[in-house]
Amino acid sequence: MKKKIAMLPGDGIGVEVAEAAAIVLKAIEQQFGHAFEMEIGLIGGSAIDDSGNPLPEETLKLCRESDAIFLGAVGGPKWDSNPVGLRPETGLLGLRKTLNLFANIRPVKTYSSLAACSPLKHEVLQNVDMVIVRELTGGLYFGKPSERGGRPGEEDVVDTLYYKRSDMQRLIKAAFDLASVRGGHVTSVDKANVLESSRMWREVAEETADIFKDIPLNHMLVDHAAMRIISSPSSFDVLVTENMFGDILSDEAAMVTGSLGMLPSASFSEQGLHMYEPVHGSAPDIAGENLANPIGAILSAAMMLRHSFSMEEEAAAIENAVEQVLKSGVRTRDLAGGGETYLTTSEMTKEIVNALGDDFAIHQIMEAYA
Ligand SMILES: NC(=O)c1ccc[n+]([C@@H]2O[C@H](COP(=O)([O-])OP(=O)(O)OC[C@H]3O[C@@H](n4cnc5c(N)ncnc54)[C@H](O)[C@@H]3O)[C@@H](O)[C@H]2O)c1
Ligand SMILES: CC(C)[C@H](C(=O)O)[C@@H](O)C(=O)O
Ligand SMILES: [Mg+2]
Repeated sequence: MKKKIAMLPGDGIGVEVAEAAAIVLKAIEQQFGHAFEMEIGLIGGSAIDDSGNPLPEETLKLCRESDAIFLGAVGGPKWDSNPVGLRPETGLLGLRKTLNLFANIRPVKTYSSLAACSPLKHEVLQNVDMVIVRELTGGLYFGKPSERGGRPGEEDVVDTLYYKRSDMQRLIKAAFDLASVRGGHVTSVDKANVLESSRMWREVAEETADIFKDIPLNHMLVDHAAMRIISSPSSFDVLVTENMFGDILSDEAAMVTGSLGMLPSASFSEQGLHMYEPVHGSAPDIAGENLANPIGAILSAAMMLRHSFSMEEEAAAIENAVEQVLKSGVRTRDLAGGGETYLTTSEMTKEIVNALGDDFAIHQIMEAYA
């Protein structure tokens, strides 16, 4: 059956890695006999330039009519001093909120072939297999008031960390559900020694653990967690946390794998329409140079196949292709450790497509995209 995908490339390297993901999806389509209808929508800076709106109604409509959403990344210096309503990030946050994409799943997997790319020691990288479950539609990102005030000479400013108990309950339950499937444990990360919101978070985590009696729960303060991700990343299984802590910890955890460009993510709603995006941003420092690592985006496409379309075999085929290519020793620049030999974004994508199989159709696709 045909699956419709809303493709939202966004800005900077978002465009380059979304194209890479689309090429891989085309290859899967041919290889497994599926029909993916990918329709492009504008979001972020590109949408601001087009219509003055970072999240046009048309894009929302496209998303709602689709079976899944794929997003590249948004943002860039061109729009950094815009007022809040005209910021690219406002488009992304609006999309997450409007579609109720509350559970952001960020798997952190190390590859033995990339051990030398990580800033951490080889021994520390053994058996790392953690998933960050980040709350995505609440907390400091959305609480009101969020504004400046005061008087001339003494301006003041407020951002609000607001959660309803039910927001915490559904997210923490999602983390326990995931830990059940993995046969693992949950680390709930908070700042309960200071923040009231974290004390409620801890209570909800305890109440949820009472329901999932077989899943061990431990609590960790966020500063301690930041340290522990570096000193013993393999001690984590499912790490669940609020929006901003999760944002920060996931970039940190990405570096355990060797590069921020490696990490995929899925954002789940209760309504069944989910979004997939790499964890990284639009990387203005390398945008337009064909230097971005497309693997986080390509693995996000694999997550889409698995979670939105129940295409386990197809998802695993992509993941195996990525593993095989990395094992062969080829690297994009971020993973090349300052070495001079590295592949461009499109060359890496081609390697991954080739590793999927040497089917004639796949070569045809690559030629079409060349
Ligand atoms: N989901 C998103 O759309 C998203 C996520 C993060 C940041 N952003 C936006 O991106 C812009 C830039 O933010 P930033 O520079 O702090 O973060 P960033 O993630 O864009 O880049 C951080 C560093 O990592 C490198 N990097 C990131 N992804 C890479 C990849 N795939 N391959 C190789 N190197 C990669 C970049 O070159 C840069 O040096 C900002 O406007 C920010 O708001 C968007
Ligand atoms: C661009 C920004 C709003 C976004 C976030 O903070 O959620 C990004 O950093 C991410 O991790 O997806
Ligand atoms: Mg982030």
